[in-house]
Amino acid sequence: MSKIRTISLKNISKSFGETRALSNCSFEAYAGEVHAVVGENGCGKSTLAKIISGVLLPDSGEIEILGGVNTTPLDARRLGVATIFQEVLVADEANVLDNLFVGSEGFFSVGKSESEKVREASELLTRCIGHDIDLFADVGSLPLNIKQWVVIARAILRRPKVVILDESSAALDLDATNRLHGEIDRLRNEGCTVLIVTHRIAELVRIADRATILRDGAPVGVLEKSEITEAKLLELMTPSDRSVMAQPNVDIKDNKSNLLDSIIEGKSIQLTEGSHSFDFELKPGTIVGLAGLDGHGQDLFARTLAGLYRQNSGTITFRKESGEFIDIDGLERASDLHISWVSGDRKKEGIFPQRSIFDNFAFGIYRRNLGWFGKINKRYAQKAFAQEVKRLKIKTGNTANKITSLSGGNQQKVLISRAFADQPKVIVLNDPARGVDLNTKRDLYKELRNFTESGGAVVYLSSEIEEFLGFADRVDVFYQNAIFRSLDYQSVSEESMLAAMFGQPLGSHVEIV
Ligand SMILES: Nc1ncnc2c1ncn2[C@@H]1O[C@H](COP(=O)(O)OP(=O)(O)OP(=O)(O)O)[C@@H](O)[C@H]1O
Repeated sequence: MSKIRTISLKNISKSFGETRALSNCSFEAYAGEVHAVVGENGCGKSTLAKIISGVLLPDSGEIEILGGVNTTPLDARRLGVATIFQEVLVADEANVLDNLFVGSEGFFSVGKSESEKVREASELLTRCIGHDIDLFADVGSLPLNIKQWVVIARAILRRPKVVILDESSAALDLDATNRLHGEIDRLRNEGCTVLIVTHRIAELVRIADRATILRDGAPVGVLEKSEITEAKLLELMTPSDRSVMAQPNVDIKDNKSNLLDSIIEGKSIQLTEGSHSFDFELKPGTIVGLAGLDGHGQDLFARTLAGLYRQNSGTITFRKESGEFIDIDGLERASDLHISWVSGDRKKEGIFPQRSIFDNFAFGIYRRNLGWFGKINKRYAQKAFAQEVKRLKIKTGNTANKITSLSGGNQQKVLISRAFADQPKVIVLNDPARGVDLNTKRDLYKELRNFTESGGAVVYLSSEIEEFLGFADRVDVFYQNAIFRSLDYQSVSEESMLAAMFGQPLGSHVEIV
């Protein structure tokens, strides 16, 4: 590997008020390497990425990027840095082509004719998305996953020397993640430095050449490819006063829930017009996983269970303790039945960005636990919040601060804690571990298992199939807007899930390259 140094940070510190995000942090990366930046939620990864991108200025320390110094995002871009943040930043009213080349005049596309741009853009997007799209369509009319590819393609088209991917694969399904890895390989082979910030450890082990592990704003280790293992990463990420969980998952062999009546029953559900119909059952004490490639209905179905979407036909009912069956016909009904919803798309439907950390947590409690004369029982909510902060190890600072002052993963933890505090009988989670660190993920699995052991039921959608292994009692795999196959815990494996995701018969082998 070439040893041309592209990024050199020396003793960088950065604070936000009383929060020290980076503390004497030094970091180096080289041309032609995929370098992962890893660590627990709130350890300073995004702050580091923002400093390299010129979005934030450090309080102290020295920076050299590609032989120059960047003090603004424009400087960084001129030097050859392209950053893909987790937020999908596109101009909805402009077309795909304009979005791809926006702000590029005078940089990489100088003198390019429209037809050259069209050719380059359509070649790249077809490779990324897996099929071609209309470059003259308004971006606003496109689904979120395509918008995300537009953002990724925009960065690649700039022919960058340093690319930063900050949790860019967090929302991608398996197929799309593999296409992204293909692009990362190409960039590396062209001599680019690719910095990836990710909590998807399996992905990182696969593609990273080196990894820097941060803890409390400073590096605690740099691993070479041969040293990058999940165990080693966990050991370095975890503060010494907290033990690393030996067992990632929980023993599910002894689940006796099969003997119980269902808490949710679905009959002849047709999610969308023309799709196949299917039945569904959820028993107390169980965790049911929902899997599928993007756009195959698992997301719609999770939303249906939470009262956020209405199926085209068929019935989905909740069985009350009295034995009465109630139709889940909307969000309010679902909430009255104590069905809690955790969205993975926290920006769009999870957080109230203008409200405090505490208000974001207490929203459900306020609604359900009014005290005397309808007054909000704040003391109850405060006590509940203190418990949740401890349980999920949420790094909050002052809870009166806006929720947006928290790191991404900690915002997600507040949403999860909100669902737990809402006295749920069923929790429906839509990719809840997106952007959440490995230790927290494991704690979450444990908490969900405890919840089911005390009689609750869980529906857990994930785009990362590794999450289901040893965790779900059953995985319902969606294909073309219907459950294609239900796999019980004994038959859940990467192969069986993959085969079903591609609509293949049981036992067939699907190779992802
Ligand atoms: N604009 C801000 N205002 C106040 N505090 C901030 C701001 N940005 C970051 N912080 C704080 O700085 C610390 C580091 O945040 P950062 O986003 O860099 O963490 P991270 O490692 O990327 O976390 P995650 O894995 O959750 O995305 C956190 O405690 C966070 O709350």
